[in-house]
Amino acid sequence: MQCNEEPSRRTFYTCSCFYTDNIFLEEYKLHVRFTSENQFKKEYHSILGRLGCITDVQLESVLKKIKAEVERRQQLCVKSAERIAYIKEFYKPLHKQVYYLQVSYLAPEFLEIVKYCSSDGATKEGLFDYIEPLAAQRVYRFPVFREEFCRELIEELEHFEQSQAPKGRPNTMNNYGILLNELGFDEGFFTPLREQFLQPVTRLLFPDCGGHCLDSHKAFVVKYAMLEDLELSYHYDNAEVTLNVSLGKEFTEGNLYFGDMRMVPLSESECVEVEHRVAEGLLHRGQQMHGALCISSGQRWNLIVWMRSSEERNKLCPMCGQKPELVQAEGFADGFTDHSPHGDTQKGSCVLN
Ligand SMILES: O=C(O)CCC(=O)C(=O)O
Ligand SMILES: [Fe+2]
Repeated sequence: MQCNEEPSRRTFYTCSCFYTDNIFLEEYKLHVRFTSENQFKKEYHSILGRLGCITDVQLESVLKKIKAEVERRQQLCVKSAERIAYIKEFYKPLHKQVYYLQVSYLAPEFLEIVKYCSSDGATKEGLFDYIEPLAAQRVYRFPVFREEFCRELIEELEHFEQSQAPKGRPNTMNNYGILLNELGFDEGFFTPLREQFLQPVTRLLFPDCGGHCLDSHKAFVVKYAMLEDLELSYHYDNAEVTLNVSLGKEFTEGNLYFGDMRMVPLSESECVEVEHRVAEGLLHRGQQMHGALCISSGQRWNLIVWMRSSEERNKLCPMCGQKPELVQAEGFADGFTDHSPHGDTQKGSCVLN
């Protein structure tokens, strides 16, 4: 099975829908697809009108933003590689040790959970003695880190934020978060966290959505503060299973809310609110729609790990719902792998010349 292959020797891909789908229009809180101006006008004319985009000037401004976003995505690989090279050469970490996962960073309760999940005969029902299931949506809460580690990680990221180094932001909905692979966290921290500690748990909780075989991830932090981003719109993740850990600092409100699986509009979903507790994690399906409510004071930092199962997503891309059309990209890319007879030889590059 793919999962047993040596991950560092595997090539991961992105689906070509990354360059056309799920483009977020902040002003209208709308995700759109853009393949051509004609397609876009035909598909979104009436909905945009209802949302207040009425004049030609407004439409022109929307089109301009979409084109800039497509351009940004096309340049992403190259820009990310440039940032990684700069950070590696010039950035001096404040806390070098946080880049390497230590068992002492993990909450004793989490270690108990992992021990139970790794034992012979462990079952999902048995796991509920250790984990708090929240709501019908299969959202689970449990302690992940010790608070001291959360503090050090935030200090490290603040230090990075204040440095001259270029920063990669996780996505267009979050302008103040940081992409952690670019700082070099993957190999020493997130890969062992996923493989040795999270996968035994997801194997029991999410066997139907790749939980037994999460072979790559995208890890980042999101940050909310009073004069910065306050909330996050309703969305689903480009992940099979997501871990969301509250790192601090002090904040009020800013609960996470969960609705249905993708494709059911918010107005027809019954949402459940879940509060963040520092050092605790929420584990949920990536395709479960969710959003974050406004904080009302302080700063909220969360660590997000989007975990991917190539076995699952190679069948259908979770973002476009189609058989993925593979495009080569850097690192774990978007977690697709190639099992066609031609292997890696026929893929386009992420760099458009
Ligand atoms: O702010 C949060 O807690 C949620 C973040 C999130 O859902 C995401 O970044 O995908
Ligand atoms: Fe999310």
